[in-house]
Amino acid sequence: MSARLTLPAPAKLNLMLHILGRRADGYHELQTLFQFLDYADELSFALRDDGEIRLHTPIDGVPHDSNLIVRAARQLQQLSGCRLGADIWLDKRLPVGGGIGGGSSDAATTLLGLNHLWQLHWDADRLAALGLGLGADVPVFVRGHAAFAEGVGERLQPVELAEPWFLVAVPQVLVSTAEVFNDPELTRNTSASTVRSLLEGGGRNDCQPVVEKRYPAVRNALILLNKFVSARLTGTGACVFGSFPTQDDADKVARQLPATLPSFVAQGRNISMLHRRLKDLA
Ligand SMILES: C[C@](O)(CO)[C@H](O)COP(=O)(O)OP(=O)(O)OC[C@H]1O[C@@H](n2ccc(N)nc2=O)[C@H](O)[C@@H]1O
Ligand SMILES: Nc1ncnc2c1ncn2[C@@H]1O[C@H](COP(=O)(O)OP(=O)(O)OP(=O)(O)O)[C@@H](O)[C@H]1O
Repeated sequence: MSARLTLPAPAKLNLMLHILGRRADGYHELQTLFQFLDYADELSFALRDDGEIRLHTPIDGVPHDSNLIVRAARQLQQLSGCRLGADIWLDKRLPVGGGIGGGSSDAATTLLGLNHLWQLHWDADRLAALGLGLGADVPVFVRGHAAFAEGVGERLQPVELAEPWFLVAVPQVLVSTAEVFNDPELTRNTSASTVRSLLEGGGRNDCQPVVEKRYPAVRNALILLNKFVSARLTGTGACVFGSFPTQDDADKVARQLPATLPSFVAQGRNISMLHRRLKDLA
């Protein structure tokens, strides 16, 4: 075993997101389809034998001890009783607060990376349960397969989806997930659908009307992208996306977007980059 490990933390898209209701604890019952993108943060881990957890690459506005990477590492260390620590470096590429799951994916990569480096041999069920306590989106990244999710996002059913190319536009605004879910105008009464009807292309994002109203930058991005392709919000935003049969088709549209609206092109994948890399390591 090497004492150093570099792994990707890929983005996700919510291809649709329905809000069915609100639980007593304030969390929302939802239905969503998750697919991964071949576009990722990169994390490097090195063993420490003094038990310290140190993240050497701060994110602006996120204190060291609140970073989901540090929180994930400390929880895994405590719950496993492991005496080892880690030095961690993050190359941040996913927009923070973008609705593409950057923080959750970093947390999941940390759990899987340190499970490997510390040789804990925790199974995916145990890691996903720990991850759920860090964020509703962490379990799908731990499991690494495109999924239909219910509950607060933790009841996952693997699905096989087409793997088109996506153009993801990144409005330059940070959308707070908690604020969107607390918005009085958010509709919370969509009827439950069958996974089959959603896989056939049914569905929408129930957060989109509220986010469009509160964040003009997101509304403008949707208007721009809709000139070329049917565009939709992912998660609670800010990112919006459209799908294309080939990379070339997506690139052509990307080149026509104004410089004020950054974007990237990536393929949708049913097995996450992280899990493809871990399989190579095994
Ligand atoms: C919108 C999605 O990205 C869709 O994939 C997720 O449901 C959000 O996942 P996340 O960012 O991991 O969310 P968390 O960190 O667990 O929660 C952030 C905040 O969003 C709200 N929240 C989140 C998930 C959910 N099912 N209901 C909620 O009401 C809660 O107010 C919570 O305080
Ligand atoms: N490693 C991390 N990367 C990004 N954000 C982090 C991280 N650790 C903590 N955070 C905090 O989490 C918040 C949400 O970040 P994130 O980039 O995951 O949002 P998001 O893409 O909207 O996520 P989701 O789609 O899961 O709602 C940030 O505003 C930041 O304060």
